[in-house]
Amino acid sequence: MKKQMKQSMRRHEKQSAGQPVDARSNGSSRASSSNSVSASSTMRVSLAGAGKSYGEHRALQDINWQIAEGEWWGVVGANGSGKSTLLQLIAGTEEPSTGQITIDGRNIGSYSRKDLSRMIAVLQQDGLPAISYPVRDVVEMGRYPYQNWLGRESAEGARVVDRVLEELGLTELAERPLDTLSGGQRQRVALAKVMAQEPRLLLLDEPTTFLDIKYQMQFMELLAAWRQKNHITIVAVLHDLNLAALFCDRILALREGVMVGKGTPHSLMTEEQIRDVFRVEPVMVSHPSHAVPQLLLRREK
Ligand SMILES: Nc1ncnc2c1ncn2[C@@H]1O[C@H](COP(=O)(O)OP(=O)(O)OP(=O)(O)O)[C@@H](O)[C@H]1O
Repeated sequence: MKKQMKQSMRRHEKQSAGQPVDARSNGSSRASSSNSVSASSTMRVSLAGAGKSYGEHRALQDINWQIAEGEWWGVVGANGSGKSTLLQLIAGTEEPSTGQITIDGRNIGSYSRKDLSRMIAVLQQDGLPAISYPVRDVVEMGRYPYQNWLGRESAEGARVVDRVLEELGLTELAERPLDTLSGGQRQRVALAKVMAQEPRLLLLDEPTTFLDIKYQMQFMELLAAWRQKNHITIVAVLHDLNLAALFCDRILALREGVMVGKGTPHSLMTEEQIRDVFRVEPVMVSHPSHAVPQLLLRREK
């Protein structure tokens, strides 16, 4: 791979996944601790009074939240309500200004960067830059947390990459440069990369924003299948409430940095709550096939 490209990719990775580059590449070979973060294990995350301020601005206040093993949470709220900040706190890339965040009972700050990158993967809306890296190389980057300081890993890594490429229907595209793929295909590669990371907790920040409705559904179905197979925990910031109701077990709603509700889509997606959180006039209907709440919007005039 060209060195410049590799650096650009790693820079993007650092920004989007929030993991320091050093932490990913300095790992010793996949040691015993990696067993504790294998694809089949799960985790429990707890926030107690967690808050975050930027200067005088309180972006998040007093969040109390338990994320149980294997749950799929959707985080919703208007622009600027603190959703991304909340994900960053859980990813360990931002420290809370108040309160505590624990993973499996241990303060998140007590985990090393390498441990966190083995447990937690982050995928953002533009998961990968359009550069001329082959798909396989990009997916292999998901294995950084398991590589030794020479950048090598056991044969297990190659097997994981092959499996993930196949599961996501990317085998045929494996040698194609990323910048020749459509946005939807590229987001699928981004998902493959985080799957290769074998996280126990996946954090998604508006992952379907740039996808058309077919790719949105495909992306969410792939996530659902992966989650079911590997019992991972998912926390996804979603602007599309209908997608959230279709796929998430539970939803947490934020308004101006304050948690204003959490519960099942049925309990949370009521006209009153939607009006309160988003300041729109909603009409709620029940999905005829899936019996979950779906949102229609009403024009003001
Ligand atoms: N690094 C930062 N420095 C200063 N203020 C910040 C920083 N990050 C976020 N904020 C502020 O905190 C608030 C919450 O931002 P955040 O990005 O978490 O909201 P969001 O709900 O994800 O928004 P959106 O839906 O628009 O992406 C905003 O007012 C934002 O300007």
